[in-house]
Amino acid sequence: MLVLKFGGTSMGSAEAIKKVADIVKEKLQHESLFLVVSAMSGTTDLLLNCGAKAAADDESYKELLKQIETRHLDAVKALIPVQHQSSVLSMVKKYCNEIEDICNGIYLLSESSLRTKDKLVSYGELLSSTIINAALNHAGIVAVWKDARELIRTNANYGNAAVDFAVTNQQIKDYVQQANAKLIVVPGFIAGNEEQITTTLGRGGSDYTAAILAAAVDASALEIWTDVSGMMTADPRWVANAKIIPSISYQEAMELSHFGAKVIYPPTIQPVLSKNIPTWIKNTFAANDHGTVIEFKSESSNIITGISSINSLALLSLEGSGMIGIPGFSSRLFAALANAQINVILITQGSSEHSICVGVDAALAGRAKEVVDKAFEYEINSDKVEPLQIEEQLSIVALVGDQMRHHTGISGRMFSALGRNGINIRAIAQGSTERNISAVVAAADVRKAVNVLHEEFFETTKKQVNLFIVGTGNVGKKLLDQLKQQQSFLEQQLRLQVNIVGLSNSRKMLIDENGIDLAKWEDSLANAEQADLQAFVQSIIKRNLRNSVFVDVTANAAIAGVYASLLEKSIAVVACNKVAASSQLSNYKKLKHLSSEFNAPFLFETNVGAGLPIIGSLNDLMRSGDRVHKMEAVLSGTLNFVFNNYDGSRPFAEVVKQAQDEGYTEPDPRLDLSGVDVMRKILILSREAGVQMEMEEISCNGFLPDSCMQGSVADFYEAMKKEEAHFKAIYDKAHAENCKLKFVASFADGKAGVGLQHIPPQHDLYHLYGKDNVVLFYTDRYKEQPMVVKGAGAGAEVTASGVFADILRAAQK
Ligand SMILES: NC(=O)C1=CN([C@@H]2O[C@H](COP(=O)(O)OP(=O)(O)OC[C@H]3O[C@@H](n4cnc5c(N)ncnc54)[C@H](O)[C@@H]3O)[C@@H](O)[C@H]2O)C=CC1
Ligand SMILES: N[C@@H](CC=O)C(=O)O
Repeated sequence: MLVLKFGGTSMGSAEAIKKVADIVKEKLQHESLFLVVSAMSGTTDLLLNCGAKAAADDESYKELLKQIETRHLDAVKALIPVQHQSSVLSMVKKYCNEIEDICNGIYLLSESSLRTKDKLVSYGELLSSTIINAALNHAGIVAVWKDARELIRTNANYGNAAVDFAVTNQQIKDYVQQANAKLIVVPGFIAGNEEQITTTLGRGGSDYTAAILAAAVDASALEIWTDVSGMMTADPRWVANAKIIPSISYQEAMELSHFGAKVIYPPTIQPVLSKNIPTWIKNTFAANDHGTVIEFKSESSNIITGISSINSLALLSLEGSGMIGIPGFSSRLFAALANAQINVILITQGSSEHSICVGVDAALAGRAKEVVDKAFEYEINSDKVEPLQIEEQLSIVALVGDQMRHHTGISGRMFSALGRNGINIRAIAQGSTERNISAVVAAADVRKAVNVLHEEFFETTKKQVNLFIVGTGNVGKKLLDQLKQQQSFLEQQLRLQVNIVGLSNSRKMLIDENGIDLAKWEDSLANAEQADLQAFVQSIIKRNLRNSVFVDVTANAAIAGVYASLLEKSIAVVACNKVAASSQLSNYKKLKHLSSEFNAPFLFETNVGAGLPIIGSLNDLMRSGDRVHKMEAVLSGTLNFVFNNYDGSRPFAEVVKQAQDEGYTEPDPRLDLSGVDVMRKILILSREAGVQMEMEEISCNGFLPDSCMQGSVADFYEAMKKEEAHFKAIYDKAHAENCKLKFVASFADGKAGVGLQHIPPQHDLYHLYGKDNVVLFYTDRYKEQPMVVKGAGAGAEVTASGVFADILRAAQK
């Protein structure tokens, strides 16, 4: 015999019920069946709501009654031709009248006991099973209906009654033998006590009904039909890449369903486990999908079977010196909680015995404090124990898998993956079966934690990186082009799924967790909401997505001002904006410190030499123990371009404009021409070389007349035109000495300076063309011949590719 159970969604409409009938018909060809059904979806809640309203003297319960009646009558009308409807319609009406009588009674008495509620909700399954029984018979499938209250015997614990298996098993066997039917339809969830009073098996109890029947008749299998194609590796509403688990052990299924996987009602497992009956989770709406089979031993070789979570947790901590070495404290704590009907979800105790910590449903935390403080009143008053401490807004995230016990390092991987993503672990518990490792985390982090762990254990082939990019100018546009071009390469070759979740410029901002389509980002951004930096940042923090990277492609100080708030949330920062790294030393150090404390990369390779590997090379030297004595460099692409192209044959201002048009200058080119941009760069290099330096300590031998630094950028160009003779004289002087003009940055003996120099042909810096940059590092190891990094040092394309490389570094942390 096979037992099939169909849940509320499978019974939710006439359409769905027709699918159920098809499945039943197919199964009947092979075996006789028990068919257990839940109430039509939403009906149990409606019934409870009716009762609650009636008890609260709210007459609107009558409207809800009408809704219940209408949906069941409609189902009958849709399933059965009019000439055959009368008997089932009158049955439905009879049940609905009884529901009304009960509710009227509740209304008159203004109260409803658990026993009354059980009676009231039982009509959900009575109605649905009556309707499907009639529909099957009408479709030529001979079915007999049997009241579960006559099969399943429980105690009188209304609302969640305990099954008397001895009586129940006998009643079921006797009935099956006597009925000798191919198909028996049974309402799920409901049962009867010794006095034939209706009881219920707890919410979700229809699964349990089916499991009890299956165990009693030694069924060949139990099939639980629902609206998903099996148990999943994680909640699919949270984890887009969650997968169906094809095979799982009873123990794993129990752990997962206890930990919130709602596919199966936890008590269901015990009866089928005791008889080793394979239990399938199948999808009514995709009947050919494989589903999940729950068996004695899983067929899977995965170490982790699933990741689950429990929300609304409170941690209760009992602490005190009086607890050490004295037996009985824990048992008194648990007794106090048990007597108050407070279920303990998680327990941890350090070997110091100084404290014990338990997790309970947050809704019961207040009550728990009352009863525990009362139980330890004497110890609290004599300062041996502190009053119970409660911490709320917590959740549990758990790894589940039978195979964990055979593998070392799983908890290490779990905790370091959470740590890398800035998720703080408040408490840990692992049973000696090693089937479950649970970590308590902030409720705000639980979704991220589930995703991080899913990625760590199930998506080893693909990692998702979530980017928030600010700045869509010269460099930003190129970066978006490059990301678009490389998206599929990254996915296929690096197994990296780059998701651009946020995009902003000074006018607009756009956030889309599913990823902004890079083929049309310009239109999407143009039609998005008005930019608001604080709202953008808060949205990044609130979303708390794993592997988040904030990318600053602006030159704006306000944007640089938000890095700290992101780093301290473990969000990586990649910047080509130089403002932060060249700000006050205290701020630079703070950002570096936050980056290391919160394990969030802060990368700014493009701050010096655009896409050239200058900062990275310097970092490598320093990390390997080298020391920098001297640096000599040309670090302005703009100035190198200008002095390489200016010879007086066309105005200096025109050459500067060309540099700007070709994308080498800062958004404000005066920063380049004044030498400030180069000062920033040598400052950053000095700091990265381990020197504590401020911008004010750098000397600058500039060449720009003060008149050029007044007013706007347009005024600057006008002023340069007027100063043409000044620029020509500078050029002529160098030319007369057979020298080239180079704006040189140098660092030696802990001091740095920048300025225009005449460079003779034999000098290392002489052969530097176009917009190129060069840095010569003289170190302990590179004494006579410096380490040289040279190449294009400005331009949107190369800068974007440097930012891109930093993003990949941040993603692969
Ligand atoms: N061009 C180059 O060769 C190199 C540039 N960089 C750096 O790249 C950065 C960007 O340069 P470009 O793209 O040329 O500048 P740009 O002026 O073309 O673009 C700047 C972008 O930042 C946005 N923005 C400015 N303030 C904002 C705010 N408060 N909120 C949101 N968005 C804001 C603007 O709307 C614009 O989209 C600069 O910091 C520059 O120093 C670094 C290395 C080389
Ligand atoms: N404006 C800068 C660009 C890179 O930082 C330059 O000209 O070098």
